[in-house]
Amino acid sequence: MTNAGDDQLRERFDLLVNAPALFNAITTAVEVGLFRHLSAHPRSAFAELRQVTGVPAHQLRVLLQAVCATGLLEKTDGTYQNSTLADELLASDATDGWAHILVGWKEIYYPAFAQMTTALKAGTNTALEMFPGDGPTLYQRLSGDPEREAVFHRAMAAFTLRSLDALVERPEFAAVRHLLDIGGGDGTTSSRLTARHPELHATVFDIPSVSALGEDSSPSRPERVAFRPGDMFNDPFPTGCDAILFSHVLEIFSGDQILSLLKKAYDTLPRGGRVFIYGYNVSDDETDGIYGARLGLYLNILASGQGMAYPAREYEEWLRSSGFADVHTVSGLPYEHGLSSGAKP
Ligand SMILES: C[S@@+](CC[C@H](N)C(=O)[O-])C[C@H]1O[C@@H](n2cnc3c(N)ncnc32)[C@H](O)[C@@H]1O
Repeated sequence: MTNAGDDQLRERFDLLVNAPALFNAITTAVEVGLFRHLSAHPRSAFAELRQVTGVPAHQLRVLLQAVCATGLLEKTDGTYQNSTLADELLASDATDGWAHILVGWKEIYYPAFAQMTTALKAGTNTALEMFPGDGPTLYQRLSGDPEREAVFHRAMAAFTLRSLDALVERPEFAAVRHLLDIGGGDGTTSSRLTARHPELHATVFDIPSVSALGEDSSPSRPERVAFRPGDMFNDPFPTGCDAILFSHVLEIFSGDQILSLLKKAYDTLPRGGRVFIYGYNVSDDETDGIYGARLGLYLNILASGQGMAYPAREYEEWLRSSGFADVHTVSGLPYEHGLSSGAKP
């Protein structure tokens, strides 16, 4: 006899073991413009979709069946339409669209996951071999591959935009005048923060190829956002800030590296200055968090060979041992995010 919990787990198991195929079907549907077309032309017939997507009839039949099986497409009287969720998440090309996230995960993240057993057993990010160059992290390798680097940062910016409102609205930033955004990528986070807080200036510090991407990426970037290229481990942090943000950055590294970055932040800040750590946190008992799980695996297989969505209590311990006081975490933010912070006494 099975109980309701077993039935639910079985249903989840069936979905999980088919998920890689279904994930790719959804992404292909995005890439051939299916959701976008159905958003503008609901209840399209098969022949129309065939013309729009350019996919041969039999293969389109297979693709449509797969996407219908996910529930994201609905079929009525032989015509197709987006589910409400697909319309909301997958039909748009906007910079915060899931379309960019899925393509980035398909192109960069998930091909590496086939190496999971090898990489975890080897204790290093063996999947990095798929990228030319000799830098030890994905970020450094991508700097020699501008096309894939752009796909990667488009996907990261889109996901960041989805999880950013909770950060941007935090009252702590109202008192900050000059934020140093370490590993700030193409400046998406700093741009949103400065747009929300009119007296805030931000300096975005990232490796040179990413800084250049940020400089180029948006002509509408607020003037109060400046880019400073550099290496966060080997170069000094720019001075003059009263707060430092690590957004989706510390999780990439080991405990020792995190401690060294937090100590560097401490030394850079004036008294009373605050450090903010924003990103994914798995639960304190390390049993919960599917976004955190995906991140931890991706980091270890591909990006850096270490790191994880550390539990908030661990960030708090690192903050205290770097000298920060008034340490606390705002947890339960969307997408398993938390904001840990401390002040220099
Ligand atoms: C996961 S992304 C986070 C981007 C952004 N902060 C956000 O929240 O979307 C990590 C960033 O750290 C940068 N990074 C990695 N290693 C670095 C290093 N040694 N020095 C400077 N930036 C680095 C990467 O280029 C990338 O933009």
